Amino acid sequence: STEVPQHDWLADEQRYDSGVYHKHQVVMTRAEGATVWDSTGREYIDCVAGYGVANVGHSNPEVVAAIREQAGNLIVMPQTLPNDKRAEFLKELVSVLPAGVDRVFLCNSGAEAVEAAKKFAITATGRTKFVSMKRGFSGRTLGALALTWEPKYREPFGVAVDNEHVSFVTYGNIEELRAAITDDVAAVIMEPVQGEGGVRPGNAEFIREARRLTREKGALLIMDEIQTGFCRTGKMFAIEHFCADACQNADGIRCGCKAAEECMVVPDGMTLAKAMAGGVPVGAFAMTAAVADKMPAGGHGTTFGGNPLAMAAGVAAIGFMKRENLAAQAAEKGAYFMEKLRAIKSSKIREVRGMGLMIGVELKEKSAPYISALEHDEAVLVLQATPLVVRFLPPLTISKEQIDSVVAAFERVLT
Ligand SMILES: CC(=O)N[C@@H](CCCNCc1c(COP(=O)(O)O)cnc(C)c1O)C(=O)O
Repeated sequence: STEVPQHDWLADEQRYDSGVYHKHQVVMTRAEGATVWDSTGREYIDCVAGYGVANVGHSNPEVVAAIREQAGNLIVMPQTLPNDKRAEFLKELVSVLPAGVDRVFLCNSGAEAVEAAKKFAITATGRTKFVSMKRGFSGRTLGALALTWEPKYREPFGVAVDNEHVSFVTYGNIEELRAAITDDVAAVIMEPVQGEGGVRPGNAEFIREARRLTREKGALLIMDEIQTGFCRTGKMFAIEHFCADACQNADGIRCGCKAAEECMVVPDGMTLAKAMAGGVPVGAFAMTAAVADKMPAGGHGTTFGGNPLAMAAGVAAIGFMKRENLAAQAAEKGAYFMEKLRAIKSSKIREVRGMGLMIGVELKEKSAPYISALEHDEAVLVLQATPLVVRFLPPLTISKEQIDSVVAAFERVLT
């Protein structure tokens, strides 16, 4: 192809885009594994991964092959017409979900999964109030936005964001949680590790108490694993870190050693998206039969949900995660990554925290300049997560050498 000067693509995207995004002055054209190339051929190590989407690596060959084959067969099929790939995906997904969480509403993004979760919780309980977490993030659509803490995301939309039916509690504060779960609460929703809120791992006591209190009050517990799910934190799902130790076995929560109603953390529903289909847009609200069966027939829907293309990609992605034991890789590489980050001698670092390859470094000053320096001077892509935190969400297939390069680059920009 003729080398179109980079500025044309950039100019066009900036000219015609809605304007909501701060556009970096680059044009990304190719990626593979944990490497991204821009239109000038510059090579970056990627710790953005599409905001935690490319867990199996950019353009994972198995996912690409599945997409190629399915695209030539069948891309479009609505969910009123059953499809072989959709059936295969549902079975594969349920095979890695906690026992009993085995009914799935398929959609196309995280926010859509949260919207579905709210509607299923309302019909399951006959209640309309929700409890969410301070610093929590549930998405940008109006229903999900009401559960999202950050005021600057909600304020521009005023009363269209239904704050009346949502109370926010301090993440980890059991007293506040207990007080918030009143008899009109349909569900408590939380992330096992808060992502956008600054990479803040939850704790077993809080999550188990949330499970106990919601059961006691007839409310649902909904775990938002949109960012933490699919091996990101070192387990297939982050809630597996918080199982009662006695329950732990090789595959964590799936042991099913206790009946679901006794298990100390198994939620009534889980919102899923991001990495689930290897990068192809997909979302899901996975729930128990007790929740699913209370939704009136035809009570929700989506045109693209469960489309054969995303389903084929998802079957390949989950198969890759299981076969490559990607969760164990994330656990091992994450421990290595955090150890190397903690070894950096810099007075600018307040704390290194995270779980698996979901890592945040809280600085004593704004992180934006360092994030920018990493991109421009070091060709390393990282994210922010609240003004002081540098967030690393690499593909879980990142190599140790690439981790070493990222840490060395981070050390250089901090000095
Ligand atoms: C640049 C950009 O678009 N950023 C997104 C990043 C969102 C990343 N998180 C998505 C998310 C969502 C929403 O998921 P989605 O609609 O963006 O697919 C729900 N729950 C949790 C725990 C999540 O982490 C945003 O600012 O809305």
